[in-house]
This record gives sequence, C-alpha cells and structure tokens, in this order.
Amino acid sequence: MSLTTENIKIISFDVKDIRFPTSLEAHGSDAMHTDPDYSCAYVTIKLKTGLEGHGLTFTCGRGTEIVVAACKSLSDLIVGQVVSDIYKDFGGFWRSLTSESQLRWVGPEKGVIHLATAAIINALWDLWGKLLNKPVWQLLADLEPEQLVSTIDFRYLSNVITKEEAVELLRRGRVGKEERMNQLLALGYPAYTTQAGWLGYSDETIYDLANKYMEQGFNAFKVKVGKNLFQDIKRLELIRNTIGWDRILMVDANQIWEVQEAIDWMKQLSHFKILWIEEPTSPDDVLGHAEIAKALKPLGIGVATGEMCCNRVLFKQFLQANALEYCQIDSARIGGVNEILSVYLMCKKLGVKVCPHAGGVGLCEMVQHLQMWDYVALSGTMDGRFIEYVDQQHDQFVNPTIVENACYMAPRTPGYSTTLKPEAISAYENIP
Ligand SMILES: C[C@H](O)[C@@H](O)CC(=O)C(=O)O
Ligand SMILES: [Mg+2]
Repeated sequence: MSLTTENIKIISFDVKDIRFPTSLEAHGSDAMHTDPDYSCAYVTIKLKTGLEGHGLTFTCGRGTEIVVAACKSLSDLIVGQVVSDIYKDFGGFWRSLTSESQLRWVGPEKGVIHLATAAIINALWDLWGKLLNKPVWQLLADLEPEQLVSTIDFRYLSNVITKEEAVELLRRGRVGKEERMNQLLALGYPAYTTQAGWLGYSDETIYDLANKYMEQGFNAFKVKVGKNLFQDIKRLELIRNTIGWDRILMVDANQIWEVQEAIDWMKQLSHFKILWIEEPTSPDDVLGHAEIAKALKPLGIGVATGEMCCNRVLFKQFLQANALEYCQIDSARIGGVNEILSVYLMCKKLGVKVCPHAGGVGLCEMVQHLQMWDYVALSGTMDGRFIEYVDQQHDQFVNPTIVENACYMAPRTPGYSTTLKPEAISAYENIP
C-alpha cells in the first residue's frame, strides 16, 4: 500500500463484549481480582475493500459493557475516515480521539474511555499491518524514525523526552538491526510464566504446573501474593522447593497493600530470593512506589508496575521518581500502541527495563510485537527483560502466540495477532 495514494474509506465499526468463564477454575486470580472472567471489548474496523482490522482491550468480566459503550461513543470519529490519512498523521489522529472536546471530560486519557481508545487504536495497527502485509513488530521496525515518531502525541512529555531526542534514539537503535532481526526469527524472545502461580490455585495445581512449565524450558516464574502472609510463605516454600533456587522468582500483589505494609510484608518474603514485587500498592501512587523501591533495594528486590498505569504522563512520573525498576507496559491499556511507544522511548532514555504485562486475554498476542520491535529497533537488548506468558485463550485466536523452549517465536502473519476466530465470538459473546 502506498500511504500517500491509497484512498480507502473506513465503512463500518463494530464492537463486541466477549467473556470467557475463567473464574470457574480460578485462572487469572490474584489478591484483588479473586474471580476474573477474562474478557474483552473486541473492535472490528472494516474498509470499503472488505479488509478488517481487529483490536481489543482486556477486561475482567463485569463492566465490559461500559467499555463497549465507550467504543461506540468514539466510533463516529472513525467511520468515514480515509485510512491512509490516519496513518499519515497517526499522532494527530490519536489526539483527535483522546482530546475530543466533550468526550475528554470522562477521562481525560484514563479509565474506560482510554481503554476504549486502546481497543480502537490496536485495531488500526492490526489493519495497518494487514495493509502493508507485515506483522506489527516488523512494521514498527521498518518505519523510518521520523515516521514512527509521528504516530506519537508528545504532549506533556517534553520535559523528559522531545520528538527530536526520540528520533535520535531510534536512529541509534537501528545499528545492528538486521542481525538482531535474524536472531529473533531464529530463537524468539524469552518468556516467564504466571500460569503456575494464580492465587486461587491449590498447592497440587501449583506443583503440577510448575513442573509442566519447567519441562517446557521455563526458568522464570511469577506467583501471586498479598492476601495472607502465612499462606504466602507456604506457597513460596512450595514453589522454591519445586523450581529450585537457580530459577527466577517474582511476586505480584496486585495493589493490595499500604506503602509501609508492602515494605514490611516483602521483608518477610525476601529470603525467597525475589527479583521483583509487582504492583505493591495503588497504581497511581508514584511516591509510594518510590518509597517501597528505596526500602527494598538493599534486599535485592526491585519494584515492577505498569499494567494499570493509566497513561504516559503517569509512566513519566514513575520514571522521574525512580519508582520502578521494571516497566510493565500493557498492550490493551493506555491509548494503545501509539502511547506505548512513547513509554518505551522514555524507558530507553532513562535506562529502565521494559518487561510487558500479559496476564489477560489477547495480551500475549499483542505485547510480543511491541517487545520484539524494542529489541530489533530501539533498546537492542534482551538483557534482564522477558515477556510474561499466560496460557489462556490462545486457541481462540486465528494467529495465536507460539512459545517454544520458553521463548515467544516472532509472529510471521500480517497484523497484530488480534483476530478472534468466528467460533470464539459466537460461543463467548455476551449478549445482554
Ligand atoms: C486479573 C489478572 O489475571 C491479573 O492478575 C494479571 C496480572 O496481574 C499479571 O499477570 O501480572
Ligand atoms: Mg500483575
């Protein structure tokens, strides 16, 4: 497709409420979300030619209908657009969604309206990949630095990163790109798994799943904590006895603690050799995270957060305040790919590792593209980084993630890997 000559209009917009009953077996459960039904608002954007882009934002069941309503409210801004005009000034188009003069009042750039933006923007990236016949990671890696930067709205970021600096980082990131691309295609990108560590799982299930994933080559495991200290200690004893002490272990509290409580709790768990504590407290509490990070650093425990960080500005503050060591971008939150790119660029500039969040439906499918682009064309390294892997609902997607030897294999099919199978939609659509 030529970006300048193509004159195809978007003719329709559809959004569906899809819910998988994962709570029945406690999949995805944590200290705060005790019974998640992995769900999504699933957007389809159709061109006059019949080509469709699909995008989604992850939800936990109830409430998906609110995100669906927000997607519908934004749809007037999409239908009738010439698609090449969007990609010519994707940053400007992104701003037209997030700064719509009346809708912005119900955000701005946060909550349900921003989740809806993510679903729509993700669909547009899927469509762009399909138009150019490239998987999104490769599309991103092939964009000229100026073109990639033009997809980003830098408003509110200039005290940390400017467009010019971003272009420069991307130019430098290109050195050795071909070699890294070949390595990625041959070996994939390392993953860790949370699938053995959901809070609602029995000891037997944790033991069996930890063994299963070790047999598949996994060397890094994440376990949920935070409900009961005694039970956490028992669970971590079980997991360490199973995986040994050479494998990597992370824990995730999903925002349950007060700041001091987080510090005290983690001191009781520190002898389990924990790489990071994830979401120890409110996802909005930048200074609280900074306090926790400072207190736990001498124990060798880093702070990870980001899956519920609402936008690039909050990420900026976390980075400015040294409040996180591991940045966990979430592909279906903030305003989709465009805004996430700005977070990667800030992390690159400030030397922070990105380890994407993927506990949810479709998140593994999407984040792999972002992290692979980062490796090939920005950070140029996998050191100390891995992508979360959760074994949920992959079979519902037309192009599911492929994980071999605990590594995500690079997607080869065009788009963002976000197309659900028609039979998944008909079986799991929630029709009120
Ligand atoms: C509700 C989700 O399953 C959440 O627990 C995922 C998460 O925190 C993670 O994967 O990390
Ligand atoms: Mg988490």
